Amino acid sequence: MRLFLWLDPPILQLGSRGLAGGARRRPAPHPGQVRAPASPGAVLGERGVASLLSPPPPAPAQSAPPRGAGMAESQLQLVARRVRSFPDFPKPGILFRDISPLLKDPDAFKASIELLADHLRESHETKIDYIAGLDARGFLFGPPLAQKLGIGFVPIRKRGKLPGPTVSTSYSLEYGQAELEVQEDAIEPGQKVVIVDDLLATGGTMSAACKLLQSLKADVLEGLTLLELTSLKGREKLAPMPFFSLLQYN
Ligand SMILES: O=P(O)(O)OC[C@H]1O[C@H](OP(=O)(O)OP(=O)(O)O)[C@H](O)[C@@H]1O
Ligand SMILES: Nc1ncnc2[nH]cnc12
Repeated sequence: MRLFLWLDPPILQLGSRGLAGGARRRPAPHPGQVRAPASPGAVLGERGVASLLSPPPPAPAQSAPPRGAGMAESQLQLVARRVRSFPDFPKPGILFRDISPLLKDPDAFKASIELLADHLRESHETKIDYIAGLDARGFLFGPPLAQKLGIGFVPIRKRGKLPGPTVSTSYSLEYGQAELEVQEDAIEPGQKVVIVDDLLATGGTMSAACKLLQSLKADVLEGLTLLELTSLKGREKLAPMPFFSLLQYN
């Protein structure tokens, strides 16, 4: 028996901005909204093992490479094609957005990091001191992003994983309850931090991380994710913290 997964391509929107609090940032180009081409998505195999049927990304052009907004748009397509969806995981009613194919594809993974780095370079005139990443999937994107920007990475972890003095806070998830911690000496008062995760759903995790860093008197410049589930209105919860996502899903 073959179970087809939902095919709902994201809204591709370059230069998507946070709702509020963006005054500290320079305006970024906004070439408008386009729909991603329908991707073939994925199927579940006989034993329930998922296999991605998306075709490989198109070979790069042999002539001059695309530039500017065009290049960013094709990078975004590369990323969008490598996100697949599983209904009813980890609980009935949840449509799980799976980034595993993106991590397996070096070009798409690289494109995601470059797009996030470009956004931060365009948006912040002041130096960012640290990228803070959220346990666990924020650890996949935070360190390469920090490396790309030539800055350090700070892990914000689930409870009980960090040694030494920590501060912690509990929060609600789309599918549960959890607690986040950061080491007390991770950030000096006034240091500028951007929080990175793979996905924004209800905004509970990102909002808890923001409060945690603010309790250390960090200057939290922005929250950043690859994916945003817009119907859950997470970014409203984050206001006035600016928020940016590469791909939005309803
Ligand atoms: O906006 P929210 O409703 O808070 O949901 C988003 C969070 O949920 C997922 O993490 P999860 O807690 O499932 O942990 P994981 O990264 O360890 O898989 C995701 O990676 C985000 O961190
Ligand atoms: N729908 C979803 N897909 C993937 N990760 C999530 N984290 C919270 N909600 C999620």
